[in-house]
Amino acid sequence: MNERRILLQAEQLSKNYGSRTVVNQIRLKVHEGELLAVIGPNGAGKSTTIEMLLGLRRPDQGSITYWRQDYLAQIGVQLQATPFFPSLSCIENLRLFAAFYKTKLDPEKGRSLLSLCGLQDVVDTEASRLSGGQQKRLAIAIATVHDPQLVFLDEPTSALDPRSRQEIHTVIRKLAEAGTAVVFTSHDMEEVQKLADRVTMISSGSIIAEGVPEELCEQYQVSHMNELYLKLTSKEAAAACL
Ligand SMILES: Nc1ncnc2c1ncn2[C@@H]1O[C@H](COP(=O)(O)OP(=O)(O)OP(=O)(O)O)[C@@H](O)[C@H]1O
Repeated sequence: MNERRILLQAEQLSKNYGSRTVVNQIRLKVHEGELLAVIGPNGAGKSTTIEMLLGLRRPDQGSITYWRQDYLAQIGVQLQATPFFPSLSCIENLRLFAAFYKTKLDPEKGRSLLSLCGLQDVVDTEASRLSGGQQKRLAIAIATVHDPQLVFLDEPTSALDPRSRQEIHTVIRKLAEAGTAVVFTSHDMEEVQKLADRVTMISSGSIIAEGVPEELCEQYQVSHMNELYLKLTSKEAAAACL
């Protein structure tokens, strides 16, 4: 994995709100085609970090280097809020978002993208009529309509049933197989263990662990990411860092 091209490299990224440091000297790399999970407790600083990587928040310190100058045109984003127009159909939404990226959506390509996201049966259905899982998959289809090289998915499977979750895992894997790098956040360690090539674990704004899930479990002598998470985010572990 590490021989792959680096798409994004953040160094010593910090963000303060008033006197509070919510992101503290974070270093992070994303390689082409990799699945990177950013994990950590509520309020750890994951979203703030991702928002800085996307240019939505300005870091107080540190630098971010992207693989190309026009990187924004090559990045796709699914944030937690519903990103589409509820009264438009799936295909109409895709067409509209493609136009935002100044591209005309080829109807065949639109259908095949919806199919990749498991939405082949609801191509002409209004987005408002989709189930929660279908809406999340439409959000991913929209985030990838311009063939980005890097996609950020913020809790793509939260509040979904196991089958819908599974379907989103399939979509994410297919994206990575096609060479797209995917950075996702999740509180589901089962999912992280299954999907992620690498994880970055953040607690109280700092990185507390970073690496390949199996290697991290071995290093900390635990059998599963869930155990690792509980071990590294326990009160004792937090106190040891102070
Ligand atoms: N605009 C803001 N002003 C002040 N504090 C903020 C602001 N945005 C975020 N914070 C604080 O920064 C900290 C990190 O928030 P962030 O949303 O990055 O956490 P997170 O790891 O994404 O949490 P979650 O898993 O709950 O989504 C939190 O304590 C939050 O209250």
